[in-house]
Amino acid sequence: MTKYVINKAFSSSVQRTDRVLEVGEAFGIGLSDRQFVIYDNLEIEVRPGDVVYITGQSGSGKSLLLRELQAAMKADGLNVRNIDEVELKEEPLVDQVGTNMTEALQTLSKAGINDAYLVIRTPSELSDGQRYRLRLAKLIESNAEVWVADEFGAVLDRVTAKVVAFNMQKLARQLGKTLIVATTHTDLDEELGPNLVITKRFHDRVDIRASESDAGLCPICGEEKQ
Ligand SMILES: Nc1ncnc2c1ncn2[C@@H]1O[C@H](COP(=O)(O)OP(=O)(O)OP(=O)(O)O)[C@@H](O)[C@H]1O
Repeated sequence: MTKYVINKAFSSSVQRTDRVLEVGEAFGIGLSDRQFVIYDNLEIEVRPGDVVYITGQSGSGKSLLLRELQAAMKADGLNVRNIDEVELKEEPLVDQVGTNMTEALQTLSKAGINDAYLVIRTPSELSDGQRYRLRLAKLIESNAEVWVADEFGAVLDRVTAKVVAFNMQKLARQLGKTLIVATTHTDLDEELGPNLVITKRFHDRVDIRASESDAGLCPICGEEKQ
C-alpha cells in the first residue's frame, strides 16, 4: 500500500481585456488575483492491483487528480501507461495487437471490439468510441503496471461502457494491474467493483470510499488476482 499526497492550486489571475472588465462590472465579480485550491493535502492509498474509480462533475478536478496521481506513481518508480499516450497505427486493427490473428481477436474482444468487419478496418475508419476501445486493447497489451484512462467510456453507449468496464477490471485484476479511471459518469460502480471511489466535488471537497473487500479477490467475480 502506497500513500500519495495530492496538492493542487491555481492562481485566478485573468487577462484584463475590455470585455473581461465589463463582465466583472456587470456581474459584480472581483477580478483581483487569488489562489483557488482544488486539492489540499488529499491522501490516497493505492495497493498494486486496485481499481480506482474517480468521478465528479465536469470541471471539478478529475483529470488533474489523474495527472497528479500518475506523476506521483511514476516518481515512485511504477510503469504507468495512460490511454491518451497510446498511439494508433493506420493499419488494420487485427494487425495492431497480439502475435497472431487469434490473440488479436481475443484482445480486441476484451476491449469490446467483437465485429469481424471492424477488425479489418483502420483507425481512421472508426468512430470515436471504436477508437477508444482500440486504445484500451493496446493499453491491455502494454507491460505497464498501472493503466490510466481518463474520460473512461465517456464516448461509449452505456451498455457498451458497462461491458468494457467489467472486462477491463476483470483483466486488470487477473493480471495484477492497477486500473485508474476517471469519468463524469457514475453508472459503472457495479461493473468496476472499485477498491477505491473518489468523488470530486467543487472547491477542495473530495469524498473517498474504500471497499472493504479482500485485496486479493475481485469483488465482482470472486476470482483470485494472479
Ligand atoms: N492550467 C490551469 N489554470 C487554471 N485553472 C485550471 C488549469 N487547468 C485546469 N484548471 C481548472 O481546474 C479545474 C479542474 O479541471 P479538470 O480538467 O481536472 O476537470 P475535470 O473534472 O476533469 O473536468 P471534465 O469532466 O470536464 O474533463 C477546472 O475548473 C479548470 O478550469
